Amino acid sequence: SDAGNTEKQWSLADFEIGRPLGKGKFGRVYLAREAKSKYIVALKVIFKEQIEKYKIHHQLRREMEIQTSLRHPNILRLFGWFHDNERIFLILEYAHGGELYGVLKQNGHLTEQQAATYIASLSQALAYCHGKCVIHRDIKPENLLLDHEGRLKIADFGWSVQSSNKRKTMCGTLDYLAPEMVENRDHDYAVDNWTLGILCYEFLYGNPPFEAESQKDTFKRILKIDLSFPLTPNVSEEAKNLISQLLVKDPSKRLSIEKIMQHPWIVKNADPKGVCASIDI
Ligand SMILES: CC(C)n1nc(-c2ccc(NC(=O)/C=C/C(=O)c3ccc(F)c(C(F)(F)F)c3)cc2)c2c(N)ncnc21
Repeated sequence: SDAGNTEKQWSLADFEIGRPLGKGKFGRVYLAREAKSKYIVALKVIFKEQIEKYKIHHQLRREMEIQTSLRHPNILRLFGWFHDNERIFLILEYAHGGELYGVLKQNGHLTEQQAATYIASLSQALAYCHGKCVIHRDIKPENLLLDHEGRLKIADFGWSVQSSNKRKTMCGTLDYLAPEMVENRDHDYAVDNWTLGILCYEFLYGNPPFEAESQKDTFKRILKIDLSFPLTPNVSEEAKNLISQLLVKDPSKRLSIEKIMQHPWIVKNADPKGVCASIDI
C-alpha cells in the first residue's frame, strides 16, 4: 500500500471464515469474523476469471468506490476489499435478518406499519443517495436485507445474486422497470420513485402490481399503468393513494421523496426508528 494511504490493507489472514450465507453469481458469501476485534462481517468472494470473462473490472472498481463512500443506516456498508491471485474479497456489513424477500414470502404480505416503515427507510436512503448524485440503487426486494433489529438495508449487489429462496424469474424480471426504462428513454432519479410505488404495492399485496405470464404482457401493463387493487388483503385508502401517486407514467408527475415522507399514510404508519418490532427475525 502507498505510505500515505491510511486505509488498512486487509488480507484473508485477518479473518476467520464461518458458514456460507448464500451463493452469488460470481462467488459465495460467507459469515466471517475479523480475528483481532472479533467483529462479525459478511465476506463476499468474487472469482477473478469470472469477471475477466465479463470485462467488468471498471464497473466493480466504480461500484466499490460508490459503496465505500455511502454511509447511511439503511444502506449496507462495504467496509473494504482485498484480493489474492484468483479472488476478490468484499468485506461487508452482516445483515443478521437476511433477505426481506424471505419475510415477505413467509408472511404473504407485510402489515401497513411494516410496509410504511420500510418505504420511509427506503425514501430516506434514496434521498441520501440522490443527494450524492447516486441513482438507481436497484431497490428490488432481493436487494433488501434486514439487520438484527429488523432495520432495512439496501445491499446493492451490483450484479444479480442467485441466493437460495430467490424468485426463479428474478434475474430476468421486468416487474420493477419504470415506463421510461421499458421504452429505453433516458431515466433519472424519478425511476427510484416509481420503484418505491412498485415495492409499496408488493409489500402490501405480496406480489408486484404489473405481474403477468409473459415479459411482453408485463411490458404492456407497465406502459398502460394497468394498476388495480385486489379486494383482499384489505389495504387502507391512504396506502392506495400513495401508490397511485408514484405509479404515474410521466416521471415529473411522480410524488417526490420529500412528499412521500410527508404523506399521511407514512406519517401515520411508519415507525420513526425505522425498526419493525413486529417483524420476527
Ligand atoms: C446471501 C445472503 C442473503 N447475504 N448476502 C449478503 C450480501 C450483501 C451484499 C453483497 N454485495 C455485493 O455482492 C456487492 C457486489 C458489487 O458491488 C459488485 C459490483 C460490480 C460488479 F461487477 C460485481 C461483480 F460481482 F460482478 F464483480 C459486484 C453481497 C452479499 C449478505 C450480508 N451482507 N449479510 C447477510 N446475509 C447476506
